[in-house]
Amino acid sequence: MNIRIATRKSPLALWQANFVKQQLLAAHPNLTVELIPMVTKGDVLLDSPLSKIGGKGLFVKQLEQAILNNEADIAVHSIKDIPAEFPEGLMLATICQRDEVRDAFVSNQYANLDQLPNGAIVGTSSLRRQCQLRAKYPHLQIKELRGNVGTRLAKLDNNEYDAIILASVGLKRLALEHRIKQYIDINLILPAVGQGAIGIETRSNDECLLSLLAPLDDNHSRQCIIAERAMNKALQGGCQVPIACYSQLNNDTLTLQGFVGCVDGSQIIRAELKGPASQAEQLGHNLAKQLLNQGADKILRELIDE
Ligand SMILES: NCc1[nH]cc(CCC(=O)O)c1CC(=O)O
Repeated sequence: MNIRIATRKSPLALWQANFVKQQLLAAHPNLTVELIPMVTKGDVLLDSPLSKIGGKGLFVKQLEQAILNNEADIAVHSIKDIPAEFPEGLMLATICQRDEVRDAFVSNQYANLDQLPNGAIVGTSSLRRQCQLRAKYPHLQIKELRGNVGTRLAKLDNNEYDAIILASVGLKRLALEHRIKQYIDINLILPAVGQGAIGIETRSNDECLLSLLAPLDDNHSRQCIIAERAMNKALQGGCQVPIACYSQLNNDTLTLQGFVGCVDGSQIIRAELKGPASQAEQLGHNLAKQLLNQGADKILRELIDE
């Protein structure tokens, strides 16, 4: 049997698709696996901030369409990029073992965020990073930064920024870990929902494919990510709101940390919750409720009114 993997063409996306290919071949030596690389809207519209052009869904829609058109069998995504809801007939079949979750501080002159002087220019287009940076380091200037990992590093090296913030895991996968000056503590910048984990999307009714994918699923990571995604869904947080969530699993107990803020950093709402992993989804909902009660409802309402 041959399995066709729909993937974006960026080096990180290709790394992730190849990783899934190797895992599939290791579990089932008789398979053949083929990559179907595609350019998505999110890769083409590089001038506008993601939050203004329709959000993360831009990276996944074309890959989903390829599965629905039977041009591919599965799609490999960064779970961070997958919207809360799936199109009819598709599902998130597999959550692979999660890797490093923290954001990375990258700079050619400075060793960490604390060392940046007044007015230093920090590159990131993520509202989540912007908000948390502004709240803790109001003396910094934030400047938009898009493009794939290599493009972002090139812009830093071209002196357009004093420092940039990226997901550590992307640098690690591309053998660029040596560029990381500081792994940013999650108490400083809470990571994005699903950050550091790879997901596989496929047809919900394809029993054969689902059983081939089963060995790639990591139950520990699954519990954590189900809780995080449930929080995100309950908040209906698209790309317009700074939202973050990170959960850790210890001996069947999930510890969830959630965050909602406004982009200028003037408001930050954080909440923490513990509970049994068997209730991951409910815990995510409860965390969302807690955040809403602590004032996130007002932040979300104001955005809708704009
Ligand atoms: N925002 C784009 C994006 N989507 C997934 C990753 C990296 C992989 C991951 O976080 O799981 C990145 C790059 C980044 O945030 O620096």
